[in-house]
Amino acid sequence: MSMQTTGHKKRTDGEPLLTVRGLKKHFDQSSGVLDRLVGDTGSVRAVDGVDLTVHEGETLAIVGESGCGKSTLGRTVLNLHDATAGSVTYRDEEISELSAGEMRPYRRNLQMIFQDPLASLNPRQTVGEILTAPMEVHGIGADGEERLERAKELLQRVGLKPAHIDRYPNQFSGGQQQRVGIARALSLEPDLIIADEPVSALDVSVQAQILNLLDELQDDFGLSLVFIAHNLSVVRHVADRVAVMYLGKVVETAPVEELYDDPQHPYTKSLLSAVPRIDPGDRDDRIILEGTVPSPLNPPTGCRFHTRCPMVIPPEDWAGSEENFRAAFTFRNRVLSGELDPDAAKTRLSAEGKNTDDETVASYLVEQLLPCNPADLPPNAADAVWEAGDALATEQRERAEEVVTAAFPSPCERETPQPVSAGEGHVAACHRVQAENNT
Ligand SMILES: Nc1ncnc2c1ncn2[C@@H]1O[C@H](COP(=O)(O)OP(=O)(O)OP(=O)(O)O)[C@@H](O)[C@H]1O
Repeated sequence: MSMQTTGHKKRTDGEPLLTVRGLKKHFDQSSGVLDRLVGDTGSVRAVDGVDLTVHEGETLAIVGESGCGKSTLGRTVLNLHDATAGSVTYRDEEISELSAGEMRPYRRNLQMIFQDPLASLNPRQTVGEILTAPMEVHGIGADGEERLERAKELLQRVGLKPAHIDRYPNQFSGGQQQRVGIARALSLEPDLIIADEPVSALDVSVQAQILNLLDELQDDFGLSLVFIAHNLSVVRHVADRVAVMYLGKVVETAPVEELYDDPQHPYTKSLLSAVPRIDPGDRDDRIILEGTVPSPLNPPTGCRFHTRCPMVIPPEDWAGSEENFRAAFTFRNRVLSGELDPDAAKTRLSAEGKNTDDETVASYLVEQLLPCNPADLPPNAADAVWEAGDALATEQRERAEEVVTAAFPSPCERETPQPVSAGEGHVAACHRVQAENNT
C-alpha cells in the first residue's frame, strides 16, 4: 500500500527515555500439576532476549510477521505482562518489577493505543466519560468541569468535534474510534505511547490520516512513539528508527532510511522485498521465504531464521556452490519438519497410476523435497539425499533425520548470532554480517 503522509522530520538524537535490556516474556503452556509431573512444562518464548532503546521525541517502529512477539513486547515493556527476565528502565527507574500499585504513577506517562479501537473503548461510556475517567484517576484537572473542557479540547486536537463528547463509541466510524483512543492516551499527557498496529484495522483511505495525526501530535506534545506494525510499508513515513523482530528476537535495528537503503539481515531483506514499489520493474526481486514461521514453543537453535534463510551459510568443507548448499539445506529442513510422509506420497503415486514400491516412493520424495536435481549436488551430498529418501520411504523417519542433520550442517544452526554494528545506529544479528565485520 502506498501511503501519502505529511513530511516527517527524523528525530533520533534525544536522550534515552526507555531502555530495554535482555527482556523475556515466556508463557507457561503446562496446564496443571499432571503436566508438570510428566515434565511437560513447555513455554511459548514470545519475547526472548530483546534489547531496545527509545529516545525522547523519536518514533521507533517494531516490525515483524504475525506471532513474532511484537504485542507481547509492547505489553511487557509497559509492565502489563510480568517480564520473565530482563529490565525496562524508564528515566533511570527500573519499572519491570514494580507491582500494579507501584506502577500507577508511571502509567500516566506510558500509554498504549490498540489495533481494534472499538474493543478497547467501553461501549457503555460516552466519549466524555472515556476521556475524563483516567484524568480523574490521575488527578488531572481541578474538577469535573475542567476535565470536560480538556476532553473537548482533546477531541478537537484529534480531529473530532467538541459536540461528540456525549456520543458512544459505536456511533463513530473506525477511524473516528481510533481518534478517540488517541485522545484518551493523550489525556494523561504521556511521554511515550506504544501504538500496537493502530491503523491495521482501518480502511486504507483512513490509515494515512491517522498516521499523519500521530506524527503531528508527536511534535506538538513532544512524545516518543513506539509504533508496532506487521509490514514495512506503513512505517517508512512515520518511523525514525526501525527494529525488525523474528520469533521473539530483534534481528536488526537501524535508522529508517538506512534500513530501506542498506538492509543487512536476510529477514529484513525479505520483508522489504514484499513492500509494493512504484516502479513495476522492481517487482521481480520479491524474496519468497521457505516454509512458515516455526513455533515459539520450540524455536530453532542458533539463528532462529536459519530454517527459512535464503542466505544460510554452508559449512567450511562444502564442496559445491552456495546455491547447491541452500537446496540441500532446504531438503534437510523439509525432512526435519515432516513436510511429506510416505503415505501421502503413495496416495499421490497411486492416483497417478504409478508404482508404489519403495524405490519409486523414495524418488518421488526426493523430487518433491529437494529444490534442485540431485545430480547437481557434490557426490557425497547426493548420496546423503538418496539415503534419506530411502529411509523415509521405508518408514525410518529418525534415520532420515539423522542423515540430513549430519550431512548438511550450517554454522547458522549451531551458534546464536550476536548483534554487530553495520553502521551508525545500525545493528544486525546475522552470522554473515558478523563474518563480514571480522574480515
Ligand atoms: N497470553 C498468552 N498465552 C500464551 N501464548 C501467548 C499469549 N499471548 C501471546 N502468546 C503467543 O506468543 C507469541 C507472540 O504473540 P504476539 O501477539 O506477541 O505476536 P505479534 O507479533 O504481536 O502477532 P500479531 O501481529 O498477530 O498480533 C504467539 O505465538 C502467541 O500465540
